[in-house]
Amino acid sequence: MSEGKPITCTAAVAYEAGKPLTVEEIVVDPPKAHEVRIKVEYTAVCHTDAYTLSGVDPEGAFPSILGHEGAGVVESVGEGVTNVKAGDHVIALYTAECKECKFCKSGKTNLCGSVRATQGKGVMPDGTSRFHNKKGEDLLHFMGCSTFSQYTVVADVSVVAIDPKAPLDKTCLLGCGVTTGYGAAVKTADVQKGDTVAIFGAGTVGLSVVQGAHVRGASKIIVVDINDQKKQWSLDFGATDFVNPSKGLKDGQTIVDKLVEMTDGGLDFTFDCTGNTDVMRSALEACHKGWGQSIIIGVAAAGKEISTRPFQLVTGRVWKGSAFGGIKGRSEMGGLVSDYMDGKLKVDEFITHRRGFTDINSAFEDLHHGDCLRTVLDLSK
Ligand SMILES: NC(=O)C1=CN([C@@H]2O[C@H](COP(=O)(O)OP(=O)(O)OC[C@H]3O[C@@H](n4cnc5c(N)ncnc54)[C@H](OP(=O)(O)O)[C@@H]3O)[C@@H](O)[C@H]2O)C=CC1
Ligand SMILES: N[C@@H](CCC(=O)N[C@@H](CSC=O)C(=O)NCC(=O)O)C(=O)O
Ligand SMILES: [Zn+2]
Ligand SMILES: [Zn+2]
Repeated sequence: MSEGKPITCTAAVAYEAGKPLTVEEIVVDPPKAHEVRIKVEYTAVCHTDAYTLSGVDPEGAFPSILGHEGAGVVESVGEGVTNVKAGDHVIALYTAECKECKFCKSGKTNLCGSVRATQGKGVMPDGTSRFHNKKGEDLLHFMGCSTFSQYTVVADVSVVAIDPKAPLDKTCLLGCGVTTGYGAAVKTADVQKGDTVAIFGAGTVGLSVVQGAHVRGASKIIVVDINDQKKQWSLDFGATDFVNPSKGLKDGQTIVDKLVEMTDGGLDFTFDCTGNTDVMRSALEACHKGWGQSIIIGVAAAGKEISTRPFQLVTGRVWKGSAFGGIKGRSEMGGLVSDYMDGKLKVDEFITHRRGFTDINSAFEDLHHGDCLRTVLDLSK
């Protein structure tokens, strides 16, 4: 029985920005009150993990244990935990849901205020860490999840139990990329039948927006990506058109001109899934005058800002953002898992690579190759 005792296990530690992760033994403390210790079975690597490791995340701090797209089994719970129990299959939630704070009660957002401040500092709600290396140094938590460890500790508001029949090597992707893109289409934008949609960036997030727009019956789903390798995937997930702005434009034509021409004046909805602030501007300006909405999903580096002529907004275009697809993790994850189990939500199709956990640095390299959507890591290997 490991309950109540520290566990020694393998983790991938980010000691320094821009350096490979160090795979080593660490010690994971038992969960305190309102905390949950999870045996992480599978985790994928999201672009945001690479972004933070690269050093451009204003909240990035080291040494830390990254990873936020993970699923596993509850090993033990601290005092006062009622929403999950040992043995439950769970997904870690980087967007907590306490159901009690001003945000949760507002009915207007999925953002929750309960643990966000400490989460951003890389510590548990009591201000301390549950991770230590063999030298006895504290290691920081990340996004309230830290799934790049065989065992992790999260706040009880940052975890949801799921159907134990759902395969954890697939449902880990619901911890971020698939849920984020799909939710941005069906919840944040609330795309309706017949709407026209453009998605900039065909990674897992962008292709999940495509999936959501397709499920809603959008009439035109245009994917914009600088890599032609993304065309077939885009069509497979439901895109009607693919444009590569580095070669698919006429002389003097901008991507905005091209999209406006393709849609008789602009799109009902556009989505940035690149994190590039120039792309964000194009996405806004490709929206239809009077009502087009552009949803920012991509995460931009420290110091980057968005700009456009205010006239773009005066004339009815709307700039919005979306975190975790607007999905409330504890209330709504069960529905997404059911949709997946019923064949209504594609998840398996995003898994292009599988690796053992100790090969995690290669998984970060995979991200930079056009043939990779998600690499799933098996924490037992
Ligand atoms: N708001 C939220 O809740 C979340 C935000 N994110 C963020 O969303 C973004 C997408 O994540 P993810 O899908 O994992 O990332 P990926 O890197 O897999 O996907 C991004 C895609 O955008 C393409 N791209 C890059 N530059 C351009 C450009 N100028 N024009 C068109 N396409 C371009 C990339 O091509 P190439 O591969 O050739 O570079 C790639 O295909 C990231 O910024 C990530 O940090 C992720 C999850 C949640
Ligand atoms: N730390 C960054 C911002 C990072 C960010 O915007 N994260 C997204 C999720 S990205 C997942 O892969 C998010 O949900 N943001 C909302 C939040 O509360 O963090 C910075 O400081 O700029
Ligand atoms: Zn992510
Ligand atoms: Zn809350």
